[in-house]
Amino acid sequence: MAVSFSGIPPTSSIFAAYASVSAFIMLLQAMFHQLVPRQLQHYLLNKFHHLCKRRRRSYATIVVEERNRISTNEVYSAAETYLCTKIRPNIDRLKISKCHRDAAVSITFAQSERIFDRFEDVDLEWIFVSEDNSSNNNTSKNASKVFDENTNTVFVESNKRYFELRFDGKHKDKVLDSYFPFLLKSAESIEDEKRVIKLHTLASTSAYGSMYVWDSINLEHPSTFETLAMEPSQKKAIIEDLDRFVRRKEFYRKVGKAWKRGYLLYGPPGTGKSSLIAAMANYLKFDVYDLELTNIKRDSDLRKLLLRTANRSILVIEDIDCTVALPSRKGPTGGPNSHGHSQHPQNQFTLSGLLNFIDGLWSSCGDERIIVFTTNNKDKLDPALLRPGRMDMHIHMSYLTPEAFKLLAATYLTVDLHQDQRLSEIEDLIKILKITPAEVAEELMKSDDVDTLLDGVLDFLKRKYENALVNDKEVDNDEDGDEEDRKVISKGTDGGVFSTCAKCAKRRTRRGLMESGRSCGMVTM
Ligand SMILES: Nc1ncnc2c1ncn2[C@@H]1O[C@H](COP(=O)(O)OP(=O)(O)OP(=O)(O)O)[C@@H](O)[C@H]1O
Repeated sequence: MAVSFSGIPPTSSIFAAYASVSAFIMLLQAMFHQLVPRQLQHYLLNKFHHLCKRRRRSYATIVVEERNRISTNEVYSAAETYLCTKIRPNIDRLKISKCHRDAAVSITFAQSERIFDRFEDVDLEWIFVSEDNSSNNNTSKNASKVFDENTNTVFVESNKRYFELRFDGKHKDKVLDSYFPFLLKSAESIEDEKRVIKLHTLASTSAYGSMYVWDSINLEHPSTFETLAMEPSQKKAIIEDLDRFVRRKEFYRKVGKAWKRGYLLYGPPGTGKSSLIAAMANYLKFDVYDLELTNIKRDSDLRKLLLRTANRSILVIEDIDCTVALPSRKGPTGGPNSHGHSQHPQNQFTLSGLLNFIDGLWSSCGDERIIVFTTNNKDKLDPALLRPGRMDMHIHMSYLTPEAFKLLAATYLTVDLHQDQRLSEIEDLIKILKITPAEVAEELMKSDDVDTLLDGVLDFLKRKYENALVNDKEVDNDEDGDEEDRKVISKGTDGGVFSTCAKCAKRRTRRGLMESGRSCGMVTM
């Protein structure tokens, strides 16, 4: 059968027609982008998109607005955080910003960007929309009120931002029941990773009738459990306790207790109490609230301040024994107290006010809270503060031990000291001297040369030892230890120097038996 091609135009004409149509489309496209406002572009494209897709299948759309009435919508913040990890290089426009207190820049989306995600077998398309209502006549109607948690004020924002999430409607249940919980959890761990720990301290402000508010800075304390010199078994016990605490959310709920834990750190100055708090904060990535009790005048002030602390935080009250003389629960109720504050309970700061916050009804206003008290004199504290449930773990920060010295030396010197002869000499002296990690850390900072440093530490310890001898001073006097654990440096009747336990020293002195060879087996010099 013969086929006639006579009706078909020549190839050159087809190409010419194709070129003109393409040019026309490009012109239309350019005009569309230049002349049509961006918002209208977005609207028309969306409509077009909807029309095309609706033909094929039914799509579901979920809108996630930035604001939920006047407060921030946590799902929006989580979506913003999560979707930043889904940004592909082909994305056209991004916004980058950094506040002066932020450690790193943050990247967010510019208008109408699309981000694609896949969860299990579901394809998801996110669109970021930002509507500027400032040019509208009915601005006040469209504008949203925003509550600024930092300044406790409400302001009007004309920009409305939201995400639209589109997906095949048949997956609606899976998206709501599984994808959103997954997104919230992912965002939480992303935030945790890049989280900058804050240190909140009290600052007075005249804006609220000269009261105290929390002011914050980044906590850049480098102390960690690795750098902390303390007995390895004690360190392990603290880390295990913290781990148990954070994973026991359900347990606390089941047994009907507020999800909080109290730690009392006690010991002489320079033994690492503050360093341990910083190590705990760095380990858990919890903010620290440093509460100076001398600034608190009334129980109600304390209540207001503590209600403004966040979950997953450590509330620290340092030197609890000397910051304030708390009127006791049974104390007098009339006349001014030692601070000149009124003695009317509602107008003063009392021990019961503080206890109420530690384990009373107010203590349950928050989750995952840690309270830390530090003191140099545990004996001076009211026993009511120390009972379990208030201070659950008492941590004794003691003088340097040989094991702790090894850790300190490993951090500061970063060389293996096992072979060094000076090490055993240093350890022997540390065993019998009352020496703080802070003192030795100071010595370890004095040079860049390891040999010079070790000689320096040894000299320093020998000087301390000589001093102790001259003053016939007890050494390694553990405030809590019984006499058998305490060592005394003494000069024997034969002129030798030895150390013995305090109990033996007393007994021997009474019996005039101070011979260096007959110490009770402790280090003999
Ligand atoms: N256990 C330790 N491990 C490592 N470094 C320590 C330790 N203890 C003290 N230091 C060093 O000494 C310095 C002071 O220690 P820190 O402030 O933690 O002691 P503190 O017990 O809180 O003292 P104070 O009771 O006077 O507040 C720290 O910056 C650190 O360099």
